[in-house]
Amino acid sequence: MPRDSRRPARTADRRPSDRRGPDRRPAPDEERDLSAAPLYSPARVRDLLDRHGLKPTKSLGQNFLIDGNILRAIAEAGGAAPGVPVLEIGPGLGVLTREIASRGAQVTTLEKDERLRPVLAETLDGLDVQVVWGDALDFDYATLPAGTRVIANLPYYITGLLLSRFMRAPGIVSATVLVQKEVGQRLAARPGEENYGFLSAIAALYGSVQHVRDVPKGAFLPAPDVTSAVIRLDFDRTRPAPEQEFLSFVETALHHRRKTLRNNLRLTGMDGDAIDAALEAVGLRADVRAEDVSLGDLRDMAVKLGVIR
Ligand SMILES: C[S@@+](CC[C@H](N)C(=O)[O-])C[C@H]1O[C@@H](n2cnc3c(N)ncnc32)[C@H](O)[C@@H]1O
Repeated sequence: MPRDSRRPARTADRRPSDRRGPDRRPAPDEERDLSAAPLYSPARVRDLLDRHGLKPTKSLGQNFLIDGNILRAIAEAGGAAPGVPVLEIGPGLGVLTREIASRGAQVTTLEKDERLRPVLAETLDGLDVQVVWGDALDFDYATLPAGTRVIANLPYYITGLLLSRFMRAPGIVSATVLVQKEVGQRLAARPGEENYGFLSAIAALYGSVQHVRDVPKGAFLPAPDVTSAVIRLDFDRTRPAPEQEFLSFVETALHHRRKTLRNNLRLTGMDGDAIDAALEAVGLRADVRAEDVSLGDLRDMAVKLGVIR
C-alpha cells in the first residue's frame, strides 16, 4: 500500500509539515514546536511513536486520535467528571486517557499491547490511572463498581464482543464509544428501519442508544479505511436483565432479517404448526418479515412457543 493512502485527511489543527507518514523523523521546525503542541497533535503523536520505535499495528486496530475536538466531545458525552469510575479499552498512546483523567474521573484502562508500557509511563505521568495489561476479552467486567462509565476509542475488530460484555456487566451504566459508522447505524436502528438487526435489538433490550457525532477518517493517525461515529449507550439497570433463552431466541429470529420470522424460527427445527399458531395468537401475519417485528411481539412469540415464561 502506498504511504499516501494511510495519511490522515486535512484537519483544522494540521500544519503542512504534518503531511507525512507516522514513521518518519520530525522536521526541524516541528522539533522546535513540539513542547507547545498538544499531546494529540499529529507532530507529538509521530514523535512519541518515533522515539519509542513503534509502528501502529493494524491487527490491533491501532488508529490513534489526533483531533482535540473529538477527544473533548467523547469525554464530555461519556460523562467524565470528578469521582466517576471510568473504564477505557485500549489507551494506546494515552491521549484520550489523559483527557478523561484530567477531568477528575477514576480511570481504569485495559491495554493488550505491552510495547506501549514506556509510552503510557510518559504520557500518563502524574495522573491517577490504573493500567491493566492484557486482553480486554479476558477481563472480568462483573468486578466493576456500580456507576462505571465506559469511554473508549474501541479496537474495531472486537467491537461487537466488547459491547456485549458491557451490556451484561451490572456495574456499567453507559458506554460512549467510537465505532465504525455502520455499526453505529445498526445499534441505533429500530424495527422496520434499514439497518435493524440483532445488534439493534440487544441494544434496545438493555437500554437506549444515542448518536453523538460522526468522526472523519482524518481524525486518526493512521487514517482508518472507514468513517466512524461516537455512540452513547445507556444501560437501564432497573430493568431485569434479558434471559439468555430470550437473547438466543432474538438472535435466531433476526438471523436473516429480511426473511420471514417463520422461516428463521423454522431453521432451529421448531414445529411449523406451533409457529403458525403463535403468530396468529400474537396477531402477526404469517409472512411478516423478521426485521419488522417489535421486541414486544418477539417476547410474546417466545412465551407462546414456550421458550421463556
Ligand atoms: C483505536 S486504538 C485507540 C487508542 C487511543 N485510545 C486513542 O484513541 O488514540 C485501540 C487500542 O486498543 C488496543 N487493543 C487492541 N486490541 C485489544 C484487546 N484485545 N484488549 C485490550 N486492548 C486492545 C490497541 O493496542 C490500541 O491501543
